[in-house]
Amino acid sequence: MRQRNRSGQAGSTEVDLVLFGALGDLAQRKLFPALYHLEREGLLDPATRLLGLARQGHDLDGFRCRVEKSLEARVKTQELDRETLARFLARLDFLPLDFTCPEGYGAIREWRRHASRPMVVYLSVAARIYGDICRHLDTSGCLDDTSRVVVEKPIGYDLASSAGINDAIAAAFPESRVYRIDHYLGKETVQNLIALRFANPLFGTQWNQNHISHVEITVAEEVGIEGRWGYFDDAGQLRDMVQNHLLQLVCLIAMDPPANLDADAIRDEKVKVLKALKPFTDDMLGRDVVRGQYTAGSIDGKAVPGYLEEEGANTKSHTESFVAMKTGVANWRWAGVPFYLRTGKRMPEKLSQIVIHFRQQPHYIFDPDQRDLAANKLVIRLQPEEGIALEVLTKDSGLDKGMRLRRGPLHLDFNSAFPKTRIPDAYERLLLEVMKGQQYLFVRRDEVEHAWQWCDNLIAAWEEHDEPPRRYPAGSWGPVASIAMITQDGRSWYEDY
Ligand SMILES: NC(=O)C1=CN([C@@H]2O[C@H](COP(=O)(O)OP(=O)(O)OC[C@H]3O[C@@H](n4cnc5c(N)ncnc54)[C@H](OP(=O)(O)O)[C@@H]3O)[C@@H](O)[C@H]2O)C=CC1
Ligand SMILES: O=C1O[C@H](COP(=O)(O)O)[C@@H](O)[C@H](O)[C@H]1O
Repeated sequence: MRQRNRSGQAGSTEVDLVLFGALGDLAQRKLFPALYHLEREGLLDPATRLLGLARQGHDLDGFRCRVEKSLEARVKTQELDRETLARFLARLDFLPLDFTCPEGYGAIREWRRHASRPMVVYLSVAARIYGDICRHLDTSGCLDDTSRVVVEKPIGYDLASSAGINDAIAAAFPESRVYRIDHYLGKETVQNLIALRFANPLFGTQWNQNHISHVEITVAEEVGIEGRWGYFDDAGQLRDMVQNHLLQLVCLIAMDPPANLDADAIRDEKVKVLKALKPFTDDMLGRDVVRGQYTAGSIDGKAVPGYLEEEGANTKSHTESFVAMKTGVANWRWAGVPFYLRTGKRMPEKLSQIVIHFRQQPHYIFDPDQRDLAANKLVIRLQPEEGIALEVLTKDSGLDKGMRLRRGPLHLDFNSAFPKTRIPDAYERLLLEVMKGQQYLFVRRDEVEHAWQWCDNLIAAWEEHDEPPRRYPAGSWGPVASIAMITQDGRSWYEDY
């Protein structure tokens, strides 16, 4: 995990960060605010420089002014102090460039002329031009053996396109210097899964099919497609959310303990999980996988349009905005343990959580009416509030209650337990790690490709059957069939929100 950069210090953040697409949505909405927060926390090396690249012809003052306005709009007023802002803006440089034209790249080389610190190239642009950019950086002599590249999701549309993009990146950067972002890996509680599982002997010994009956992962979004019809209708929820974020969560829940915290030790274990994911067969389609698409409805009392009425919609689209599935990991640790996953847009609230359902005691001695209650659950909440709760059974208090059981949480709410600790945005952590040259929170090529392979298999089966998605009203928890999918196993989605 620890690497040395050219400035000689392990984990130093002294880099030149070169941001392609610096005026785009991601850069303005997420990356500059994250970098500002790193500045404010004193985590940026004083010598670190930031170069913004974009097609539009801003001069440096115009660019700084644009970034300042974005920060004023995105950073909470109490966190935006003028001194930090001035220090941050002073780090920024700007060059206008058409990324697909090799001629302009000499200007980047010039900008770097006397710099000895590593260059981190962040590609905040569509993946279809990653190849051009990497090639032009290489042929124009901008790269050396310390240069790193950060790439955004989605990496491709399927295994074949993803392999093409990865090949183009690999022609300029070795895998050890490629940082593939999955922003879920930057979320505090997601990283906490590693601490929770591997630092607590209590869980370490129980984390297998002998003690866990099933696992649930819900990633519900209140938002719809947010004006991104062009992208989303080609992708759908499986490619947009399952191929990356949900499968990464499955990996962190299901992987075996890595030998150490080195990036490759962790990623080797994640790949084993992806390889062991159960493939879907035709007979599972109706039973174990449900695709849905939202119709008009209301959320928080506000009317919202259906998917087919969104701006720019093709009213015949069968693209799914919701997926629920029952899958599993075919190995000794997880044999017979279903993993129920569901994710959708326009659900009643934003909620991302993992629920580990432990098995019941082998011999039950309490009130037979309470038998269903008698199992522990570990609820790991990623958002909106981050926290971990272990549901335990205790005796109901009161003289008249006998040995009746009561279910209650041993609850760790990060905001109230550690009130002074600001929970950083995922991009803050990811940017910090890439500047330090640490890869453990980034996705390796084989992870991306195994995840695509598994999704491609499901998509091919869907395409063959060509069934329209089931409708669900915006503001609901998805199609009724997604509830039937889990109740057919005598279980239900965890609803104690
Ligand atoms: N926005 C988000 O929340 C998320 C984005 N991503 C990924 O991040 C990446 C960036 O997304 P996003 O910021 O939304 O995209 P945008 O389209 O908003 O930004 C991309 C920027 O790159 C510029 N650009 C494109 N082609 C060229 C070119 N040939 N020369 C110079 N500039 C060019 C665009 O300029 P112009 O406008 O002039 O074309 C635009 O400013 C994508 O890979 C996306 O999939 C991933 C997760 C979330
Ligand atoms: O990558 C993506 O993630 C967001 C959801 O991210 P979150 O951190 O808000 O949970 C999703 O809305 C978007 O469609 C997808 O591309």
